[in-house]
Amino acid sequence: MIRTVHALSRSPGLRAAAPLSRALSSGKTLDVRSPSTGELLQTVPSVTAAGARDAVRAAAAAQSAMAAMLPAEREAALLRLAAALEARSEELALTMAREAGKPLREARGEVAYSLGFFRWFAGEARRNYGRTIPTTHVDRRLWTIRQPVGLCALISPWNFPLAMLARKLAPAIAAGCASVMKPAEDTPLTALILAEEAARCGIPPDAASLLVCSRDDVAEVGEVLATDPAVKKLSFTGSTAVGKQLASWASGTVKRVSLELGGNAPAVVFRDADIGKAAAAIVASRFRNSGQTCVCTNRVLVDASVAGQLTDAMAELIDGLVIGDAADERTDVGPLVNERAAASAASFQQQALDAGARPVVGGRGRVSAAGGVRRVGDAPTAEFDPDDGTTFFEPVLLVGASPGMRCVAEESFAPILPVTTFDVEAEAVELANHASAGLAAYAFTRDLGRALRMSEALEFGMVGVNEAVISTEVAPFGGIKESGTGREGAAEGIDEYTEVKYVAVGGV
Ligand SMILES: NC(=O)c1ccc[n+]([C@@H]2O[C@H](COP(=O)([O-])OP(=O)(O)OC[C@H]3O[C@@H](n4cnc5c(N)ncnc54)[C@H](O)[C@@H]3O)[C@@H](O)[C@H]2O)c1
Ligand SMILES: O=CCCC(=O)O
Repeated sequence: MIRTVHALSRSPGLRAAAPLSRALSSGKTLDVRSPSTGELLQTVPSVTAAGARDAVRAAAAAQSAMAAMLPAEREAALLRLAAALEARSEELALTMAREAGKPLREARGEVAYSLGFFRWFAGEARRNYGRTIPTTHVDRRLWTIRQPVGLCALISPWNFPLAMLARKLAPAIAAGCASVMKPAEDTPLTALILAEEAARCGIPPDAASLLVCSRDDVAEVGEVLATDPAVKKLSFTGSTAVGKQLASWASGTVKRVSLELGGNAPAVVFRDADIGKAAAAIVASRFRNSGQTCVCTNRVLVDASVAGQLTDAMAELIDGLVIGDAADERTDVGPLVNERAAASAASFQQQALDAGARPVVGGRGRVSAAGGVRRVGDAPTAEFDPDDGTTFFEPVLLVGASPGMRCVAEESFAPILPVTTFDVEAEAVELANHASAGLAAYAFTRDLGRALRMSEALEFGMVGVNEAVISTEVAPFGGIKESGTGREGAAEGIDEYTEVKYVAVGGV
């Protein structure tokens, strides 16, 4: 028997009486813990594969009612959802800070970014146009219509617990698709608030349900979502390895698949750039969300003649970054999301140091943050000593980095900024494109011709010129190569949730 379960808060400030998921007969629970202290924030019911199958059945039954909503009704539902989430902005931001370790100021930014998707796609619901096609026969008329693709499975990562679901759910609702959402196991609490508000925004019951599951069950639950024939589209944001696995499962029923996967963004700085502005943009891009953003600058490539100037400017800015608890307003860099992430960051740094990179600022690795907040450049104190047991990782600027180092060749997803030099533009392009990922890239130059050449030559889905934080709901977000397929946001975003049907009428 399907029933809606309410997850009750055990922690003040994490108010949630949310319809959690369907068919929780497993009786399992998931403990959600603070990334910085390990403190238990909340225990929520968790599903297994059987629960996922039930949720898919319930959502599939809601699909026809969802598709039957008028575009203006979907628009109104999305606007209601945006308003309801906006009213809970501070609660959402605090929840994200607590469960994901996202610094509070950034968490507030993520809430605003997410609302942008609901409002943008509210408009898109009314602009989901087909085309008339000039006819080929005098007695025939040709046109296309756009119809919802059908039930969607939406799987999201922990680093943007609200925005990555918003960027999928909003176009799904706009296009008339029911959805089953699956947030990451580290960050279900933000998603619960979203699901609670989605359930009362005016879409049919079960048209936007949420499945929370533990790490032990995620592969089986993922397999259900990627293989069940009732699911017509799978939209996944997360690591490249998991994306490849899900895509291969989804191929069995030829589902529509969108993949937003890992990046390895280069920031290429030319000798004609405004070095101060380039340094500020790169530091903001690298250290946002403590380095855990798919479009974070992962590596710097700089003309050797200005390398010292750029490094000095970046070092000064990194020195001033404030490390501390994510819920503290002063914090720039919070904890990494969990122990695995902190151990991985330490291993990326160690490999680079062993291979000859040199830290200009930072470099102590995992540091204790028990003593409140502190700037990277502050003199060490006992409270901030290196501490292998913590999830706080000191931002580090590494010079002498080379393409063979793991933190250059792979996405580190950590506050590590390696700097490599080049001599000529062609070499910079070759180094930048030397990656299996192709999500975002940045170039800094005041030469218009070079800016245009770089925007064309960089093999990435998104290029920022003299900017390194470029995401917005009005522009298409997505990657090429192993960074994925499909685009989210903008006019392109709704295409992913619609089928184009060609209609030919004869005997006119
Ligand atoms: N391109 C983008 O828009 C974008 C945005 C955010 C994050 N990312 C990428 O995501 C990665 C970090 O996120 P992550 O560590 O949460 O990724 P992840 O792949 O481990 O997890 C993402 C989601 O997949 C689920 N999952 C994990 N293992 C699974 C399995 N075997 N089968 C089915 N589902 C499974 C997780 O529970 C989570 O919901 C980084 O590589 C980052 O670049 C990409
Ligand atoms: O981590 C990836 C998403 C980041 C963004 O949308 O700017």
